[in-house]
Amino acid sequence: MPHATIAEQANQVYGNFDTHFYHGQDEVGKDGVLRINGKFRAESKNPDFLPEWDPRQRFEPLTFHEYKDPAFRANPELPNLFPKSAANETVVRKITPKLGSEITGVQLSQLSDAGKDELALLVAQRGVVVFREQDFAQYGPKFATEYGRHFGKLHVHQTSGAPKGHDELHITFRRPDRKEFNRVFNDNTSSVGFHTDVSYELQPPSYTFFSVLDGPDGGGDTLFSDSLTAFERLSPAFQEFLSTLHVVHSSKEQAENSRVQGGIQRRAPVTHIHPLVRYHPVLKKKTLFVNSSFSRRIVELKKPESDHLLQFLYNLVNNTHDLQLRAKWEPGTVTIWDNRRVHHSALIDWEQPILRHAFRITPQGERPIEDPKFYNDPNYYPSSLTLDQ
Ligand SMILES: O=C(O)CCC(=O)C(=O)O
Ligand SMILES: [Fe+2]
Repeated sequence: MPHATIAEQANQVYGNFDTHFYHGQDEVGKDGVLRINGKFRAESKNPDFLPEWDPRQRFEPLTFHEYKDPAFRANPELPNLFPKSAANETVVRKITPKLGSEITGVQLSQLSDAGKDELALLVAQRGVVVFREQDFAQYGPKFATEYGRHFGKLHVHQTSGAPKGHDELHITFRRPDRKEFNRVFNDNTSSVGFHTDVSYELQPPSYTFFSVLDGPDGGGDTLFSDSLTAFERLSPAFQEFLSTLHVVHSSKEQAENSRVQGGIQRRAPVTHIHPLVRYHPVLKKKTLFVNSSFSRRIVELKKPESDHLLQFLYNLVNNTHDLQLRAKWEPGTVTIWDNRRVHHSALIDWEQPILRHAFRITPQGERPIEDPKFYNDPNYYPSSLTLDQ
């Protein structure tokens, strides 16, 4: 009979499987910095992207800033992203009719600023775009962060490890070790944990870049679900009711999950209140902005009502296959998603000790709003809360 350790219990409350520093398995350097254990570091083909955790790092709370969405600058014909001269080499394929495109023949690293603006528009329109045969990672972490800055002010994660000197990169490093698999399945039947990234922040990410550097052959796919179509599936009366509601999102459980495994806390945990139905300023449509990893409570409802309604919405987004796609990774794949529109989940479906190493670039977007009149409004109500209030 398996017993959940304290760390596993913390994982379950949070319902998501980040990679953390693991006390007793990883290493503490003479400089006090926490690193992946040397045996696994040696197996990495991408040492520039290895994470480390510096327990002395402390970042100030994130504050409001105006978001300039690059999609608003884009030429809707996308001539810089898909130049006519390259038409024969470029293949664009829909993954599902409404969600996701897969593209070969466009080299992201070579895009002009106008091309990047068009990329943002395409990602908003398709929700998820999978780019094959990219040379992006070869340019290293500095290039990746500078590239990401075009799309917004980069987010620094409260607990995750980052390559030295590149705090804004978010690294996933699943060790080539059976313990990595056991950690997930010892007291669980599934690795699926749908979420939108860091929805607890005042300004959660917009266009999010993810690139798998090393991974299993045919596995470790990423699942995506479209919360825009999810909202459109609901009846008008129910849509109207949901549009009156707000949700508390919290980073406390994720922080606790890091702490119990011996990891770090770079910024104080936060809670923020966001509208349950979010207005997407580029698409001028509404999405369901609620997720099973970070949403905690519907402000306007009593707890049993809130629990019941949240479960219904999680089930809709997490388990409705005709809202979803499965992105497969190949060497050189870069996937970009609109974190305001889609939810995603990692999948841990390999059992052999195989390394999976990825990096994420996470530009912050606008503060979520239910009505366009609040767009970039610093005084938008309801106000945010901090945990100590
Ligand atoms: O590992 C994956 O496939 C996704 C990880 C994830 O959720 C993230 O980095 O935001
Ligand atoms: Fe994520």
